[in-house]
Amino acid sequence: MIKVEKLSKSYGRKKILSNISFELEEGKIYGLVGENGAGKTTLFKCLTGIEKYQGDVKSNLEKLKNSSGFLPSEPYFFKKTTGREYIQLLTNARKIVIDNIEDKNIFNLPLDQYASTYSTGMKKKLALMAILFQKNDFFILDEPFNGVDIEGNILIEKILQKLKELNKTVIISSHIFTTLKTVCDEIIILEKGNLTKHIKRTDYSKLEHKMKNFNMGNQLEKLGLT
Ligand SMILES: Nc1ncnc2c1ncn2[C@@H]1O[C@H](COP(=O)(O)OP(=O)(O)OP(=O)(O)O)[C@@H](O)[C@H]1O
Repeated sequence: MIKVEKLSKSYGRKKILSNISFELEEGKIYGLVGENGAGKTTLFKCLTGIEKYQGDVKSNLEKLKNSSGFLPSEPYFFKKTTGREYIQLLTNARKIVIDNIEDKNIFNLPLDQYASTYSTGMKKKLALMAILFQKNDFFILDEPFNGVDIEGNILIEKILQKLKELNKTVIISSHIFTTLKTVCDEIIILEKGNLTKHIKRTDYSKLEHKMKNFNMGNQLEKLGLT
């Protein structure tokens, strides 16, 4: 269980997250949605301890930091680190030895190529594979489906289902509602740094209806597209 209590975060004078509280249970997949700039990535960086924050993140996991795997929306790799070395770096940090990486290379990545020269989707696949090899209990995935090819996305969906069966806790941010709908047990909505709703699967259709019927106003006319 991960318990977030009154978490707030500011950058300078700008308040990004205001007094956010929620709980994440084991064996569940949570979706985090919100418009661009709502604070999803900032919240993830607070959960992983990359950013300082006010409030508390409590957990029954022995050491949250050492049991969490964070997939950033744009994973960064040092210039001269191969895919293989990156995996070794992350697994060594957890004292895990991976034999026969080739056999476990589920996305068929060129492991001896510098990861910094991978394509966007390949970078995401490598970063995901590495946190899976780490055998984390808590997965924080920032837009895991973006930039990944169709087969990759199907495989990621299957991986998520398996993580759920293995009683792991997963939180995913995504702008792709159709995918969230199939994958997530609950959807958390972040609006301008405030947590507005926690929506259960049974209410997804209402949420979808609301999203489809949003009032676009005269945006197209503003562009001269009349
Ligand atoms: N290092 C930073 N310094 C100052 N402001 C920042 C910093 N990082 C993020 N912000 C601001 O915090 C707000 C939330 O950004 P964040 O990246 O968390 O949004 P998001 O919900 O993940 O957006 P998106 O859907 O576009 O990925 C934005 O206004 C952004 O400009």
